[in-house]
Amino acid sequence: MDTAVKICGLREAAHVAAAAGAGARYVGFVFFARSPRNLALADAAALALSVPEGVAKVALTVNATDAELDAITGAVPLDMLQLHGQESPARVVEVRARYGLPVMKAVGLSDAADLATLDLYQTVADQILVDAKPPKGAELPGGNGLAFDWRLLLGRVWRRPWMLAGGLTPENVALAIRSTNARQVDVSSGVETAPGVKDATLIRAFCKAALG
Ligand SMILES: O=C(O)c1ccccc1NCC(=O)[C@H](O)[C@H](O)COP(=O)(O)O
Repeated sequence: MDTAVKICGLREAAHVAAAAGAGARYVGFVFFARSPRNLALADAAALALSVPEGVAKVALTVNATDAELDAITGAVPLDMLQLHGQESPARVVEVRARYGLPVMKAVGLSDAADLATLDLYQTVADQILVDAKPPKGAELPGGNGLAFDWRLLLGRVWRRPWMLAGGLTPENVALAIRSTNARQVDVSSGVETAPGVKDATLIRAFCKAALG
């Protein structure tokens, strides 16, 4: 099966090169001040130039205002917006229309009740990022290296392309793909040696394990 890999939270051209060279199809840039992976606009614009053709550049934002999204999309050439906060379905529709970019909405799962939220966003977003719900009081709404119970996804019928995220690592990604039939996987913490510090060897190991 053809799997697509997204490496999220990249901050250095060497890691973009490692991801692209290992077959990743998406790279994610984080625009969230509290994150150790946060990028300044100028740095993101420079980093985007290093991304080879055919690898999608995704901007991750959290409850961003129009002014913030205007600044990001005006400075950085992008292929997709990832909304990782509490953006409503109406906001997803608005962002898609305003920027003309595909929108991937992150939905956090911790139990079966969260599946209704996922179904709702499948009606408005271009893609769904199925992630672990952050623990109460977490500093970050994502990128916490936590997995959810993959069995929640058994028997799901997807209306949109979706991506599995949350606590994936080079060690568990092959099992995660087999367990969920995910065609796309996303990782951040699992290819880091410390929060925000990516590692080229781990990036390559993740891609190898996901792509077979
Ligand atoms: O990475 C961050 O710092 C971050 C900040 C705010 C919202 C989301 C964030 N990250 C999301 C991701 O990187 C991934 O899409 C996803 O949550 C998986 O992360 P991980 O469990 O660390 O692999």
